Amino acid sequence: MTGRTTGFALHDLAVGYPARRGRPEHRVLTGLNAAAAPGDLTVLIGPNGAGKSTLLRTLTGLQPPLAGTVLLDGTDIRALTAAERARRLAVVLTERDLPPLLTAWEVAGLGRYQHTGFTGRLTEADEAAVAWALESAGALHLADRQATELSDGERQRVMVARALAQEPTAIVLDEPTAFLDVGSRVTVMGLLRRLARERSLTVIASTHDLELALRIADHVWLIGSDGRLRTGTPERLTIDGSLSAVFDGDDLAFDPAAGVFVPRPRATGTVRVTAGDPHRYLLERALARYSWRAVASGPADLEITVTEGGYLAEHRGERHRFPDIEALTAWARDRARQGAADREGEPCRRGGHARQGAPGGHRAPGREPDRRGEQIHETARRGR
Ligand SMILES: Nc1ncnc2c1ncn2[C@@H]1O[C@H](COP(=O)(O)OP(=O)(O)OP(=O)(O)O)[C@@H](O)[C@H]1O
Repeated sequence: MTGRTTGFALHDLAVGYPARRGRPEHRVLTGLNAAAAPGDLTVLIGPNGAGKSTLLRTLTGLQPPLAGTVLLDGTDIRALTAAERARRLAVVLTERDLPPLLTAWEVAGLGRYQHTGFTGRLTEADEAAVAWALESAGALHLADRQATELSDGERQRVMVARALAQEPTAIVLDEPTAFLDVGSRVTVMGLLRRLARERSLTVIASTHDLELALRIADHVWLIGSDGRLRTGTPERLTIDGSLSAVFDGDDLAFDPAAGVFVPRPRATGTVRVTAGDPHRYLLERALARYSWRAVASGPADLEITVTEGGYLAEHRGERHRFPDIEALTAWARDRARQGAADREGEPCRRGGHARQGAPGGHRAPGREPDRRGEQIHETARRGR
């Protein structure tokens, strides 16, 4: 590894697509000023279509800037020859296709291409670099496997190994956690952060996994739909409201305290759960999906108690018993739908458009109310 310490620097950068075949120039992002330092995992986040891939392709020299400059370790990326760029910078894109008939070892070995000269033959030092890269990426045990037969998570590690084998000063990855299960996502992001720290690499990775990004990133580049690039630590972007400004929607809101997105409360009603954890937490979370807002104390529209035989719900003066959390959740969901329909004054009620065979006429269209709780409720009442 080299001892360069400046990483990426963007100066008044504009990225996008030049005019061609009668189509005008498309500037996706303009006026970008930002830095990504060695030793840091910088995570690029933003909604679909915000320009993440366009920006990453420009950083890596795969497409030219429309204006401004990208410096890598102090040098304009456009001033580097392809070979110099390949020695300094490794790129991992989202493509899932790998060359056929190559083992994981050989894929990682492709990272040595710019070191091996004309013959492409690996020297002992190259072989050692490949072994080191595979080991660092946690992929040495996959070395003899056909790359096309690897799982998504395994292949992602091999792609990281190929990038490492280049012995670059910077690695840029476009959605390295796409297609991965939650465990593998944490593993890959954790690996990138460790490599940034231990190897003093400049690592920039885009992701849609916001909650993981905020937990693991040292530095965030946040692109909003307004085309602005906001940068800072996850905590700073949380506290100054940038994350909420970019990601809050009609249905989800960013909860800065928990660092997660939660359904935006539209007040089906309040619910108080009397139970120990994890019952209480799980119930509150399930009910939050249907806009029941949990309260810790005081009166609530819905009171739930965990009993020996299941759950007891008290709502509008009635008691309902449920054998399990699914039945309870389905019932609470149905109540939420009915409440929403009532609030909106569903046409079938107000306008006399009740559907045939829809007694009551106030349920959400296309969905039958869940009767499991009510059957038990009736049984419970008969038995009382
Ligand atoms: N080759 C192209 N020519 C013209 N416009 C393009 C081209 N590729 C992408 N775009 C446009 O540039 C904008 C940014 O796209 P980009 O793929 O960079 O977004 P993104 O943030 O990576 O999105 P996603 O999260 O969905 O992957 C979009 O409006 C897209 O339609």
